Amino acid sequence: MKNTVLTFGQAKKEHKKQTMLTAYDYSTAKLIDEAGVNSILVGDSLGMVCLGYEDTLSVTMEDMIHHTRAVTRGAKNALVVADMPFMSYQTSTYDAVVNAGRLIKEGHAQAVKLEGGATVCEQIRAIVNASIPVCAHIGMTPQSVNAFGGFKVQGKGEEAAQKILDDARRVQEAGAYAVVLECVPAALAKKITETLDIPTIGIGAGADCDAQVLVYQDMIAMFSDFTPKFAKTFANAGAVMMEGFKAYIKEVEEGTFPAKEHTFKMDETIIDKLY
Ligand SMILES: Nc1nc(=O)c2c([nH]1)NC[C@@H]1CN(c3ccc(C(=O)N[C@@H](CCC(=O)O)C(=O)O)cc3)CN21
Ligand SMILES: CC(C)C(=O)C(=O)O
Ligand SMILES: [Mg+2]
Repeated sequence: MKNTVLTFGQAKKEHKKQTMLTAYDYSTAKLIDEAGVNSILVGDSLGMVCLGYEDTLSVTMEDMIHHTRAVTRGAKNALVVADMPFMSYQTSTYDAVVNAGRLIKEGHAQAVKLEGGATVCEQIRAIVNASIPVCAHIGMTPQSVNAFGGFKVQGKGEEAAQKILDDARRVQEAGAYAVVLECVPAALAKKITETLDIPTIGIGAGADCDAQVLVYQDMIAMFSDFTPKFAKTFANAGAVMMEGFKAYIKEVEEGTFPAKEHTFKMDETIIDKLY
């Protein structure tokens, strides 16, 4: 059965933890979906883990649509959410609605996610009014990396914590169906989770959030540029891939691959007739 923003919200009332992972392509989305993950995020983190940029700021609407189309083909059951890239919604509510619409019409996502609290409530309201579900994202919002001076934990002091709690209330009031809490102290995430009616999705925000999300390469050790403190290795896919790639090189070099069973046959007397 296809998960929806309604089933995702209902889970909070039933105290059932929900899972979300990122995916950026068809094969990975299919694996994650078959594993039973409730929701897939086509994150703008694809700029870093798929495209090799140092931050998420260069990601375009075309990048997001391209990857979202691939993921939605592979996700039978999971609720697919697409990130709105930097400058696709900050500029105006008009841009926000048009670009959210493209992620649904062209990418076939079921919902969109955008970063910010009070400052983007007008955009959230306008997109929701167009019948597109919106996931908010507050705390350490990577598109603000230059304003934050790095990917740093947010909301440790009283004033900063109060601002994030206020942002959480505001995005709920604006109509968001859920909110991602990224890199905030666990105690603050707990307070927000208890305060809100909509589910919180934590990444580096402790165990009391209603749901958890991770970048999939981080949780199967496939990404080595940096390791966020909140990432845990659940499987060593990076090592397994490396082993496979090296075995391939070795067998090709020593001539044991391809073997007979990987090879196509023909009537070889035909070869003798060739000139
Ligand atoms: N692979 C990957 N995983 C992510 O979780 C992720 C991305 N890419 N790209 C987009 C954003 C950027 N994020 C990041 C990036 C770096 C850190 C990091 O290095 N944090 C350090 C320092 C924290 C601090 O100084 O407060 C850490 O130890 O966690 C955390 C989150 C989260 N998102
Ligand atoms: C880390 C998650 C929440 C995200 O926004 C992304 O992958 O882009
Ligand atoms: Mg993102």
